[in-house]
Formats: sequence, structure tokens, C-alpha cells
Amino acid sequence: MAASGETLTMVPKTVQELATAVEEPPSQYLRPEQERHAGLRAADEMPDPIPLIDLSRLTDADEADKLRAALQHWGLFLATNHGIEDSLMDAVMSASREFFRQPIEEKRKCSNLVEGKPFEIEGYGNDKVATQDQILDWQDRLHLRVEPEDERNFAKWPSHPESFRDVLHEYTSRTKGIRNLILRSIANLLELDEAYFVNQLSNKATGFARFNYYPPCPRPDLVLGLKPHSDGGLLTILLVDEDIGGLQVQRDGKWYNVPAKPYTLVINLGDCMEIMNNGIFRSPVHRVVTNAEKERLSLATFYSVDGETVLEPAPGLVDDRRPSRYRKLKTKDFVVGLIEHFLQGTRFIETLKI
Ligand SMILES: O=C(O)CCC(=O)C(=O)O
Ligand SMILES: [Fe+2]
Repeated sequence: MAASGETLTMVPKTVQELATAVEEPPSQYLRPEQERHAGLRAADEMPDPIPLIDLSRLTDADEADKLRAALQHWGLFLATNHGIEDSLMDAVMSASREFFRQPIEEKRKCSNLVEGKPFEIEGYGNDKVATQDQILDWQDRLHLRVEPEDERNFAKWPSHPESFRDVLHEYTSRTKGIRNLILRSIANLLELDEAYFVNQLSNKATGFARFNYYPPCPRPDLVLGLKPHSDGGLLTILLVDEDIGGLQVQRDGKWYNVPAKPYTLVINLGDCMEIMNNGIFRSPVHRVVTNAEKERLSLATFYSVDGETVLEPAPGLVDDRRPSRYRKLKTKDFVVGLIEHFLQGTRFIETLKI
């Protein structure tokens, strides 16, 4: 038996390898008893549907009102007329599918674990296993920095399929435009200067693309594809596999399915945005359930501010009646806490609440 020190640094097999090798998921993947007991399924009825927002009409009052309601109730919405052609969405999904279909040795060329070096945030693989009781997710991923552009680490970018780099570059140049559009709309809803959030973005502001791959799982009743969490940044723009659901969002303690609509993006707020708007619009807790028959892919693009930015509520949203609700800290310190908490299935933002 391995000494416990060894166990902690052990590299788990990719889930893709596991999925073909085991009939039952290993114990590290099993959700805690009370969570399984509640069932990993969503509630049958929704209090109101998750709004579908037309991004080409956000300057119209009725569409802006819909956005406000979406952010108040869900922290998340579906977006249509976002300006990304169907063909580009297809191309980025199919480049991703091709990457994950390659033999493991090929994918390892982009690994987030290079022998003798500490675990890296970028690359192909799984989460760092920090403690023995950490519950693992039924997914593998490829995590790449896309912003700032001059800090892209192409050593971690797949060279196969050949189109991968160009397609990801093109796709993320579009999602960046969507980021700015939504940030302006949120500032308007909060009656801040329209450029307030965009102005928080220095030329070192970060963007990451996370390609998630969820193989079929023999026990969707016991295992999650991605544990409950909220995203850390300002905004996440998510592209999901066409007709395979799986994403769920929590509202008032209950889980609801987020519908998967072809060529529609899912956009959600992150913790940094919750802090900057002083808790008026929350960052939603979400999770992904597994599917016994089908594999599933998604591409999340996370946008945030740079590490040196001090995270604090916009001064225009703080007054005597609504004092600051969060302890202030630098974004780079927030990210350290966020990762530590994520691995343990908790939320760092909760510890910052005053
Ligand atoms: O796969 C999904 O639908 C959600 C992915 C997600 O929540 C994430 O990558 O943070
Ligand atoms: Fe997420």
C-alpha cells in the first residue's frame, strides 16, 4: 500500500480511461450520502423558465428588463442572436471532440502535469488531488489561457486537429465582444456608468477556455460530472453539446435543469461580479450530472479581472443602507482561495461575506 504522502500526489487516471475500464465508479467519485439521498435529479417544475435573451436587442427596455429578471432569479440566462455563426460553434465543438478522441499519449502532450514540476493550472487532465477525502468529478478537461493574448502558452494548445488554434482564437475573439456587451448591460441595470465594469479590465485581464469532456458514467445516481460550484470570475460564456442536457442550477436550495438549445449560449455571473455589484446579482451555484449512455462536451470561457485588481463593490453601490457586503482582497488572493475551496466542494466567497 502506498504511504499517505504518495497517495496525495498520485495522478488519477483520466476519467475517459476509467470509463472504459471499470463497471462501477471508484469510491473517490461517489457523492456524499446526504446528497445522493436527495437524488441528483432536478426538480420537476420550474418556478419560472430560465430566460432566453436576445443579445441584439439589449438596448430595448423590455429585453433589458428580461435580463434583470434573469440575473435576479437565476444569475444565468440563455443567449441568442449573439453574433457567433453556427458554423463557428460547430467548428469549435468538433475541434474539441477531435482532441478528446485522440489516444491518451497524444492528449498527454498537453498535460497539466509534467514530471518533476508542480501541478499547472493550464493543460489537459483533472483537478489536483489535494486531500484523500476529496470527491472527484466524472470529467476530463483541457484548460487554456486565452487572455491576455500575449500570455497564451501554446505549448499546452493541441496541435491536432490542425484547425484547433485558429478556431479557438476566432471563437474567443467573439466571446470577448459578448463579454463587453453584457458587462455594459449589467452596469446600465445597476445605474452605474455604462463602462464601469469594462473599465475594470486592464490589458492583463484574464480569460480561460475550459473544454470539459464527460464520458458516459455507469452510475449517474451516485456520481456528478462536475460538483456544485460557482464560477470565480466576472462572467462565464458556455457552449454546450447540442441536445444533451446535464447542467443544473440551484435556486432556493433546489436544482433545476438548464435547457440545452442548439446554437444558444449559456451565460452566468461569477463571484467577482457578485462582489463588484455588492451582492445585488448573485453568482449561481451549478453542477453537471452524468449520463449513462452519452458522452457530453462543453466549452466554458471564463472572463475575469487581472490578479492585481482589488476586488470590492463598486462605490456607486455602497451606501449607509447597503454597506459593503464583502471583505476586500486582491483578485490573485481570491483565486488561491477559490481553488482551495473548489477542490473541497465549498465556496470561498462565503468566507468573504461581512
Ligand atoms: O459543462 C457544463 O455545462 C458546465 C461547465 C461548468 O460549469 C464549468 O466549467 O465551470
Ligand atoms: Fe461552472
